[in-house]
Amino acid sequence: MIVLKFGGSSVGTPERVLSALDIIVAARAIDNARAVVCSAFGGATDQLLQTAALAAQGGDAYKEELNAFIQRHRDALTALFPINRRAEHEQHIEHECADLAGMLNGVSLIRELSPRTQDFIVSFGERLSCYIVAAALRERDLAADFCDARRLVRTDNTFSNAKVDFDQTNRNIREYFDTHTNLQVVTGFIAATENDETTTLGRGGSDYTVSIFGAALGASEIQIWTDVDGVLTADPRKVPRAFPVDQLTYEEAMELAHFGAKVIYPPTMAPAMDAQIPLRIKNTFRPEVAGTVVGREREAHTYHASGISSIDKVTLLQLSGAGMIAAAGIAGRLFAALAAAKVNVILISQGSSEHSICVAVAPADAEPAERAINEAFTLEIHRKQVNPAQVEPNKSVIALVGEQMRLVPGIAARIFRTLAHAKVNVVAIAQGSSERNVSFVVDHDALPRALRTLHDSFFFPQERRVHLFLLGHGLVGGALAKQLQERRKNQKNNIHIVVCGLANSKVMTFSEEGFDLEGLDQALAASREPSDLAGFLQNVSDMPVPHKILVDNTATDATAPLYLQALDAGISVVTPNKKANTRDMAFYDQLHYKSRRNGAGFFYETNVGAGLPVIGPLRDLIEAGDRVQRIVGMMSGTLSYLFHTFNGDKPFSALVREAREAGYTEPDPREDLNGMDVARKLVILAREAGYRLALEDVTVESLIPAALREVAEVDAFMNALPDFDREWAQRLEEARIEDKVLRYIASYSNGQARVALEAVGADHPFYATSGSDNMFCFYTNFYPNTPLTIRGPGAGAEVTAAGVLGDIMKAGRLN
Ligand SMILES: NC(=O)C1=CN([C@@H]2O[C@H](COP(=O)(O)OP(=O)(O)OC[C@H]3O[C@@H](n4cnc5c(N)ncnc54)[C@H](O)[C@@H]3O)[C@@H](O)[C@H]2O)C=CC1
Ligand SMILES: N[C@@H](CC=O)C(=O)O
Repeated sequence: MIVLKFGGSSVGTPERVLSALDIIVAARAIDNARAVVCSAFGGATDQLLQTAALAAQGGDAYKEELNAFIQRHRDALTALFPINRRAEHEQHIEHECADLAGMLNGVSLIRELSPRTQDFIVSFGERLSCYIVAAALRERDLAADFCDARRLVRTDNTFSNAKVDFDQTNRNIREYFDTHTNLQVVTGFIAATENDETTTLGRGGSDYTVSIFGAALGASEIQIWTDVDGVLTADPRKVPRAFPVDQLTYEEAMELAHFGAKVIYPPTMAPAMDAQIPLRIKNTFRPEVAGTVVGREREAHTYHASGISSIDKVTLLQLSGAGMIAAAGIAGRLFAALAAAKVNVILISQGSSEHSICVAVAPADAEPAERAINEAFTLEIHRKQVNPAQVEPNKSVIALVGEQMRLVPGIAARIFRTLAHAKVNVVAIAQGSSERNVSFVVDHDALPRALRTLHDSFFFPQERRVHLFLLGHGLVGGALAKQLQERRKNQKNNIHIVVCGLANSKVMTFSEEGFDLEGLDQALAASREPSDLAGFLQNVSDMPVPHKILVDNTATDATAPLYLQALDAGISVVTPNKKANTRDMAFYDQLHYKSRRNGAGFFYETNVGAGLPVIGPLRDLIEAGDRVQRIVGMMSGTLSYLFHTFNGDKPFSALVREAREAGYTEPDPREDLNGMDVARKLVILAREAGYRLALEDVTVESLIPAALREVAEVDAFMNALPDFDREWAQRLEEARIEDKVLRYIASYSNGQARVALEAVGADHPFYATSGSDNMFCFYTNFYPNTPLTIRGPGAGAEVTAAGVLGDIMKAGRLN
């Protein structure tokens, strides 16, 4: 036998009442339901309270609200009953409402609303809703009676929050149900004193009623039907990935409820808990979902935690001072003072040094709490033995709750490691020895990020969600977008990539849930938000998602300062853009220091050799104790392509166009032709090898004809380039005469750095290379004679994007 309860949201409209009726009919047939407790129609209690408050001001202003209340119940009759069977119910409603109107008239005349009168007025909400539900069940041929709980639930006369007389109430309920075998539709929330004065049961009143009836009748289950799928792992408004928990113990449910999970109000569980009756929370609008069962025990589940809840805003108060150490009675005086000021303490934390005690209170209690503490310790403060109460507003409390956290080592470590990675500062910590609840205080601003990170860590431990913010959507950016789509189809590891931000030089756009990877181009095209680097980073910082990576696929130098800010905020940076790494040494040092200090990744493998692994192997060598003596390389895909293909068949200028079309060149191909792109790569490699080389230290041979160096526009430059084809043909011929080929070579040794075009013969290692090949030779202590050599295609959007994706994976695993 079971008992059920439908809250206001489940009987908010006639359509919802119909869904509830279906559930009740099935529960009667299948589970032998004996009692159904209903709340007032959604919002009706508030409407009555408002009406009563208006009436107490005198005059007729309350009548509009009253009429709306009455009309709502008339409308329900119209929707639920055929016209020929409505009259009896209409009469009942009109009769009840006449009583209500009379009472409100009295309040208006005497302009006084006592708690007792208020309880009587709000009782009409449940009295009318339950009457209608019972009649509608009979309309479906189910033998159901309206049951006014005031006949059975006896309380004291603490109006609006009455205390139940369980002996009398249980006796009444059992006797009544012995003689009433029909299904009883019981008014929630309302009760009566022994003198038949109407009372109400306070917050969560209808849950309390069903718990009382379930316990009195010895039900096998108490079902609470509401508008959510059960108790969720977290508040879904703050954690979109929250999902319903199958089972909770009473204690877990209470811990979660205390910290904000509003589905059950703990005191209402007491009768069910005492009688050890399981409570099942179900969704009226999705009855097929199993819901959450709250009981004495629960089966072990795969997660260590059962839920995460939080209190949005609290204020911390700290009492500290050397005079507190080893002084007995300090805590007693502190809490006595707070109790006397009627301050409810939400969380307490004291370190074993006894130097300070910290309490969290509701913001409204902060001022009285501060005053109470300072008054209680006036003398000690005067003698400078303790400091005046230190108040820290704008904090939030988070609680991770779970029966299975008990006796499991590493839970606290995981919590705080996760928070550290998300750059969440923990201000205070409290854990009771039950180990069922670890609570801690964070800055209010960090709350959404902290909740989501923790939720992912404890409820999606097998998966890492990495949030990307993509700056630049050109050749490399576009190829990366396609590779992200492909990767999702063939995903092999546990890193789940979510793209939350996108920008090119014109517009930017953001999505907290993540863009559809197939629709990145369209998302950007649809955006009207002008692009702006500072605004982009602000959005990245503000978005409350964990594991963020800024990916810079632009070629601009203007993004470099952003890296510093991102790394400071614990956001990893991945980039093929060489500009930041080739700024002055002081900037370079800061960049790398911030990455190390903040544990945020800075990955730039594609700065050199595009998708080829060059920086990684070089770093491994150095970490193994090797020392680079000399670097020689062909480091430009563009220049390799030009000189590998330039054989006299096509003019040099046509090959430059081909390299550009193949996506080998920089957005401005003059960056390749003037040698600066190669110079940057050499600087990056030398710095990686531990040498403090600046861009200005590199001797650079530019391949741009002197006459074209002042040309402003790329197109004008490209159009003028054919004028110099004859000079290039001549240079090629000169090399050929000596049986040599042209190669653009970078070299570094003994502090000397040079990039230049050279003619090399058949004995040179770069003689027989081809296509866009890059070749890097590292002469080191471990490889003194035959250099460690890395060779392969060194440019192209596809290979570069693949390298960027590889770096994203590394950053994703890291943070
Ligand atoms: N193409 C290749 O083979 C390789 C390229 N790289 C590097 O990859 C980077 C990207 O190259 P491409 O894709 O070829 O360039 P691209 O010119 O095709 O794309 C650059 C993108 O950045 C955007 N952008 C420019 N300034 C911006 C700003 N201030 N804010 C937001 N967006 C901005 C542009 O609108 C465009 O979407 C460059 O740094 C390049 O050196 C590195 C290795 C190889
Ligand atoms: N333009 C560059 C691209 C890679 O950095 C090149 O040609 O190598």
